[in-house]
Amino acid sequence: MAFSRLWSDTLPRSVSKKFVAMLCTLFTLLYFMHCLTDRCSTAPAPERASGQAAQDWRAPRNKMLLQKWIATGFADDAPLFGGESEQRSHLSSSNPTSAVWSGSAGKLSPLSDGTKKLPQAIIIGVKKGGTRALLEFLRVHPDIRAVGAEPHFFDRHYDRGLDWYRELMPRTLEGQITMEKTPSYFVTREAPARIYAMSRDTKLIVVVRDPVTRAVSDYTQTLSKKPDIPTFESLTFRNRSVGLIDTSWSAVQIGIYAKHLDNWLRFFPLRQMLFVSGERLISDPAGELARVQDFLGLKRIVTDKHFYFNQTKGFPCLKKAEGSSKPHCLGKTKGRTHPGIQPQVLQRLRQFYRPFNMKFYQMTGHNFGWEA
Ligand SMILES: Nc1ncnc2c1ncn2[C@@H]1O[C@H](COP(=O)(O)OS(=O)(=O)O)[C@@H](OP(=O)(O)O)[C@H]1O
Repeated sequence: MAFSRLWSDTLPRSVSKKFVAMLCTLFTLLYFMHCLTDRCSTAPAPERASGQAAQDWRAPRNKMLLQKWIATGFADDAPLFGGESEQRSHLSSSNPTSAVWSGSAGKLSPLSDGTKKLPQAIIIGVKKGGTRALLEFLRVHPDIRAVGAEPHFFDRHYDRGLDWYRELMPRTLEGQITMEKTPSYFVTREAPARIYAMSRDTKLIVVVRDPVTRAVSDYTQTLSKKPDIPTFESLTFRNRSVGLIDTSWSAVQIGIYAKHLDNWLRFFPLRQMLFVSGERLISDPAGELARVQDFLGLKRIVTDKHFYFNQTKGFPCLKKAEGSSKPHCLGKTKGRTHPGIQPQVLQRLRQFYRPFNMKFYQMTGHNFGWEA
């Protein structure tokens, strides 16, 4: 009180008013700077469901993990939180440079630049189609920024809300496309409506592969984790003596592409979907990448100059991965040796898929040649 009396006595009223106004401006400015450094606690909290799981991503350790995971571009098919996971491997492009710099059209800028946006394009499937290879190849493009691991937002974590999902995305500059890949979306009933609700303009990419080899690949992956599972042959049939296929087995079910596509076409026009051949992604990666870049409205920057065929791996690899100067192949969980399957079982499966494949070719206007 004494101080305020002294203050009003010693300073004219107009001067003290100006001083208070300046002080307020200074505090406002300081507060804004504080918010810009991402420490503002009054920013709107992400919409999400209650429960421990929904809170996990905000835990300091998980937040750090999240940032590392996004910045270093860990190419890992393991989901970030919980769920079935695949071993970490693939392209381990953990080059420190990419953690610090993000380039657009050759321009370098700090990673803190730009904003996190919801993806404008998503690789929605199919499991074991070659989705990791496609994403890693696309990441070489300076105008594509992608999440390393599979977010599984539209199937497993939808209740965490769009803010949670956006937070997983890398920062992008004007003109850059944000992408993610989660192959299970293609067979998730709710996914089309949910993606449509996020943005009806989302571009959808589906990497498809001969459903028979896809099923064997899927089985091989499960076998690698659970060596005690029954044989492929026994899982394929509901009744082997009459050749009745067990369509409830997910390895078989996923390959009925026409059925799943039907679900997507209720929400998205065909022109908003691109079907990439998993086989051509191996035999001619640059050719398939040209189609994808065109579809995304990007300059064809990833070309045959970026690939070489690695004889040991038996697959195309990148001469230089994103943010690295070294050659990179996908890890050992990609391109596994498949177990030998009885030819008559494969034959029966081929026969089973034939009408569905025909329908799929008709729907997409593209013959993938799986019957040859
Ligand atoms: N360049 C390159 N290197 C290694 N592997 C390649 C490549 N291109 C496509 N493929 C094929 O990708 C198959 C795995 O597919 P996905 O990445 O979609 O699998 S997953 O659903 O994410 O688990 C994987 O299946 P398997 O051969 O059965 O392991 C590969 O055949």
